Amino acid sequence: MNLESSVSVPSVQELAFQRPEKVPPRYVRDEDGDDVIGPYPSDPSLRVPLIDMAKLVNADTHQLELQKLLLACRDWGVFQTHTLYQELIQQKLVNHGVSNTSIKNMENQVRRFFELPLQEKKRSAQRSGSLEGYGQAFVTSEDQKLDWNDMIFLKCLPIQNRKLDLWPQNPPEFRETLERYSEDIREVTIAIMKFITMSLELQDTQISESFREGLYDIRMNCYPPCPEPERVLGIVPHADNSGITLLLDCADFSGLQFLKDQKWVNVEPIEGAIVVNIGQIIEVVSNGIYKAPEHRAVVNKWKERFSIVTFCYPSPDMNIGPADQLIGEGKVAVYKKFTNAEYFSKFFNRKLDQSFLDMLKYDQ
Ligand SMILES: O=C(O)CCC(=O)C(=O)O
Ligand SMILES: [Fe+2]
Repeated sequence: MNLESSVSVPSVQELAFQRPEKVPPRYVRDEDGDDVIGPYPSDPSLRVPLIDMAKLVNADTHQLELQKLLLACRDWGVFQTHTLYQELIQQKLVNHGVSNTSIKNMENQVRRFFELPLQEKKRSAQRSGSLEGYGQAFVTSEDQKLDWNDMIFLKCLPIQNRKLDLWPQNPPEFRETLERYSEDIREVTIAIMKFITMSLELQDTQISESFREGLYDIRMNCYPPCPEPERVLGIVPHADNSGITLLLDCADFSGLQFLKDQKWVNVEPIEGAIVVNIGQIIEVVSNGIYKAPEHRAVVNKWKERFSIVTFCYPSPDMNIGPADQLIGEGKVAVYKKFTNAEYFSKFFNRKLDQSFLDMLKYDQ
């Protein structure tokens, strides 16, 4: 069995509805009662960088903000950004973008989907041999520890990748909202990728343009309240295998954390802002200058949290290896070049305890 399908698991929402006093053993990460959540940074000034798209598109402020973007991608691998809409349209960088309405609509639809009775949600349940649909990802055995999370994962773009039989018909506006949202996110991704490649001083736009024909897979997460939040994880630490990932945090408290200098740093949700993190493909393309950061989700004792996560991939025609301009003339290639198909085959056939990126490196 490879990682393209998952063992079916119980719904965490249903479990939480029963208001248990304790977490069932399958979700407990610490065997001896230790807190699995720490360590948090002692330095409260450690904050995920904020990048202002308006400054990136304004000629007077462009250089300084691009420098900030470079440091964010190099030292953190993640940043938050808002003002994704008006400025980009004015600068004709996008035809449309993610407006606050598009964000609000999507959040509402996801909330309403997870509020449905289990039987109704199960109409979109994962089928065997596929990760798409309502269920859980990367569970390969009955004794594997489980995340405190329910999710629905749908491939959204290109349109021919959609498995509409798994797209919820309830709530009734879910489908058209997701269609619109994925197209909006694609526009924004191309714009963000332009700035990311610019910050690497890559002159041509081939990489950012390859996201026009790219793949956009959306994972909607629900983290129910948990009686013993310090003993479980919403999502285990991982790096994304995407090009970049755009995450919408639908909560007014933090749950997402990034690893920075061996400490977990909370992302404080900002209304209308998106969290952008570097995925492993851009780590490889940048020859390791930019890092795909480790991140995880923790859960709350009283409150449910949702997130809407878009994994953005370049066109399947694009080979995955360090950009030509970043190697040669004394600059050593850290990563090998693979075809797109080879890259994904390695990803889905990796062992869960193996570092995926190490498999792509030249032997040191
Ligand atoms: O929901 C979150 O905050 C994190 C989700 C995530 O990292 C993922 O789905 O890959
Ligand atoms: Fe992730």
